[in-house]
Amino acid sequence: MAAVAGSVLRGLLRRQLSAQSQPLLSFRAMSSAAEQPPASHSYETLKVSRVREKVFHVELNRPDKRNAMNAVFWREMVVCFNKIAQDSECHAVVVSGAGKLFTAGIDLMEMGSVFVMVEGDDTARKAWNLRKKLREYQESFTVLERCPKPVIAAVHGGCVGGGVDLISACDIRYCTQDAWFQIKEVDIGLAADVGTLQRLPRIIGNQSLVNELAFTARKMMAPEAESSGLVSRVFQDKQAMLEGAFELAADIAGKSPVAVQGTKVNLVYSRDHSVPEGLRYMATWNMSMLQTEDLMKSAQAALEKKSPKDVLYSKM
Ligand SMILES: CC/C=C\C=C\CC(=O)SCCNC(=O)CCNC(=O)[C@H](O)C(C)(C)COP(=O)(O)OP(=O)(O)OC[C@H]1O[C@@H](n2cnc3c(N)ncnc32)[C@H](O)[C@@H]1OP(=O)(O)O
Repeated sequence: MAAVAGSVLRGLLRRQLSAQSQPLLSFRAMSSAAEQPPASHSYETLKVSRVREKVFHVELNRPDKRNAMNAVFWREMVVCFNKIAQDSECHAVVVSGAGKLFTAGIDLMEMGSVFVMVEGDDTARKAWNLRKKLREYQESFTVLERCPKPVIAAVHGGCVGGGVDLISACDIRYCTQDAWFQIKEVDIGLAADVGTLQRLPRIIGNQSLVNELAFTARKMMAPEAESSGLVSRVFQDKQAMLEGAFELAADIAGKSPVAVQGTKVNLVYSRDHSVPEGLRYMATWNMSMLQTEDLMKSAQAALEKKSPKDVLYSKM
């Protein structure tokens, strides 16, 4: 069976290859060190750098305030990840926090002015405006999920309140052994409203544990985060974690972007739909995406016992 499939594929490849004026499979030149930071990304609360070929590193960058999420941050997240979604120079992203910990969550100094002093002539209009604001805040993390490039959260120290909302919208989570996670919202008098309650049960797959964490605001330490499935790897320290996250991102970024980004879009879609709906969406997706030249390039590399890392895929 495998031999027949191999010969069919070789025949197909021969036909494809002879139809091309250029060789289909061009091999990647080894890239050296990290390149310059991407010029279009200049922010007050985020720091964006290019750490490997086609890998961006986005750092929450208010270390003196423990990366508390102020109004500028919420806006900049949307701009940053919408740009990354469009940027063919980036195929995978690592998100981490600068300084002592990942993030202390929402900026408590600003919360009053943003959520209590809402404009509007009466209760209905105030409620309407508050709803609009909440939807905008939700968008700040939904952009992570909508960005077709895989996003890896790398958490060290504390990840409080809004931090859990943020990492729940990421595709992969790593942490250090000193990391802790806290759905802190009930302790400041609110129900978490920017994604934790919707996404976390689907990540952990244990509603009882999510409920316990959300009702009590107790800290979940790294070993429990790993055993419950919130994170997939725990590292000795931040440096080792970032190295691991960059390597993972580089591995992903080296594969066909048609395959990787299609995988992300369909995983997210399938999480929110039934199996028949997911399968229908997948078939519609791949009826165009299977026509990519990446498929033949990858198949040829596999037949020649080469790694996808050696194939030069067009950027996307
Ligand atoms: C639509 C709504 C959207 C999202 C809602 C999200 C809800 C939440 O995020 S709930 C969680 C809110 N956060 C907290 O309750 C955490 C408060 N902070 C702490 O408990 C501690 O700071 C710490 C995270 C445990 C870290 O402790 P430590 O390392 O000892 O640092 P500190 O000395 O406490 O702080 C240093 C510096 O940062 C300022 N800061 C810390 N957290 C916040 C914050 N959440 N908001 C604003 N500022 C914060 C702190 O005031 C210090 O500032 P100085 O100017 O140096 O005094």
